[in-house]
Amino acid sequence: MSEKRRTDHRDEDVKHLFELLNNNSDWVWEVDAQGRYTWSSDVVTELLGVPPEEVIGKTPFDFMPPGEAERVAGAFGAIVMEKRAFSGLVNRNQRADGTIVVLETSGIPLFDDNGELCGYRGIDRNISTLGERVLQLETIYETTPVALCMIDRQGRLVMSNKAMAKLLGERAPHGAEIHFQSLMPEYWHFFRTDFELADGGETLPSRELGWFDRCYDIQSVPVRDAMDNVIGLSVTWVDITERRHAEQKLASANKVLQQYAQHDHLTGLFNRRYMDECLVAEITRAMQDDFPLSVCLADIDYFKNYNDTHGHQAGDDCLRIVAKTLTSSRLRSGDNVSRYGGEEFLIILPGTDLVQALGVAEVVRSNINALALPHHASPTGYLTISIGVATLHGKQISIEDKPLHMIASGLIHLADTALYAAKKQGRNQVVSARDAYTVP
Ligand SMILES: Nc1nc2c(ncn2[C@@H]2O[C@H](COP(=O)(O)OP(=O)(O)OP(=O)(O)O)[C@@H](O)[C@H]2O)c(=O)[nH]1
Repeated sequence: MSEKRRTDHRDEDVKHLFELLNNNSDWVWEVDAQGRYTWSSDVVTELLGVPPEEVIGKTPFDFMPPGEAERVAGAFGAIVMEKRAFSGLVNRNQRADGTIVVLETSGIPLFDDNGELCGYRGIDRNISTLGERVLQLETIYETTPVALCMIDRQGRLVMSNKAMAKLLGERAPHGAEIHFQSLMPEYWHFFRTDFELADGGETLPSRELGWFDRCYDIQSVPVRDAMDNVIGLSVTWVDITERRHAEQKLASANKVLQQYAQHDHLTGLFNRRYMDECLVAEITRAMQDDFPLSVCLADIDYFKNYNDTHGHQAGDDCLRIVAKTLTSSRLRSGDNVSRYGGEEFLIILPGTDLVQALGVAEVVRSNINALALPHHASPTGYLTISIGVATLHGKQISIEDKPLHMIASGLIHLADTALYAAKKQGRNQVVSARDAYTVP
């Protein structure tokens, strides 16, 4: 081949090479050891909106928004330190018209004759379409009001959003390396367990934890690498402090409501509704355990006259005094006293037979007498009560015989009949139902 033909061929190759470099989608460049562009293909005009000559002498970071420049400079600095090739370094750049272009950068190190690093040669590819999507997702991640973070297997906080930064506050200063072992030593075992569960392919449970004065519902999701290994946990933190406070308030409001629903406001004793439920429960127990169960129905004598003579307010006070006397009349802990009606009181005595119940009723009656509360409209001149007593023997009935509430009302009816007899026979006395309650 003649010299001229060889020169023509070389010129053809160079022309071809330049066409290749300048007419494709990738920007080819070279930088020196300080990261300054020393050569740029024409594609830069398309990517950054500036001609190649405007790039020469500048660094890649000159085309990035401030925060991004620092981030990428940090990543690139580490690569330069190791003098290694790199690929897939995603970075955001600001074009001459102000718009953002997302580039993916790859490069190989260049060495001089002495083996010293003298620069890098590489390519930038426009991945804005994918990058925009990444940016959108990043924005959503960053600005969602739910606190999100990623923890690696060593317990390091490797990613977090704004809400998470707020949650951690001064306990995890921005930029410092955060270890969950030291940040939340009492909960690190939760995350360790989550890693173990994720490794075993199991679903991770949600957990509730209290940290300082807040309460969080947290849920971890495994983050995997391309080989499907679990490399981290993506953790969602939902602040449920207000919900817990509301639940506590609701629980105490319910307690107050229950107190109202079960108690008589005047005397503080249990009310009739509660006592009816209680009686059914005690009958069930008496039947199961084969114990006797007695009830005493006590009624203040001539109470209408008392009200008429001493006044309604004094009548109320009198009811309170009687209630206090009943509850302090050496009753056992399982016994229950209630205000069953206007001036009527019911005492339920579980595990108590008729003889024992008559004894209790007599103590109650004499304690009321001992008060010596003046009652000017009573023949005795002081306050007295009459009591009817009825007893149920667990053995005598079975649940098939009658519904429980009918057994209960039957027992009350029997005590009421005995009370009526006590009134008839002159008041201020205890009378038992003639026979213990038996199923008809
Ligand atoms: N002060 C007051 N009186 C009440 C209350 N509840 C019911 N009473 C009164 O209790 C009285 C009960 O009267 P009666 O059922 O006729 O019975 P009594 O006068 O006690 O006569 P005996 O039971 O036959 O001795 C009525 O006057 C009711 O108004 C209350 O909460 N406060």
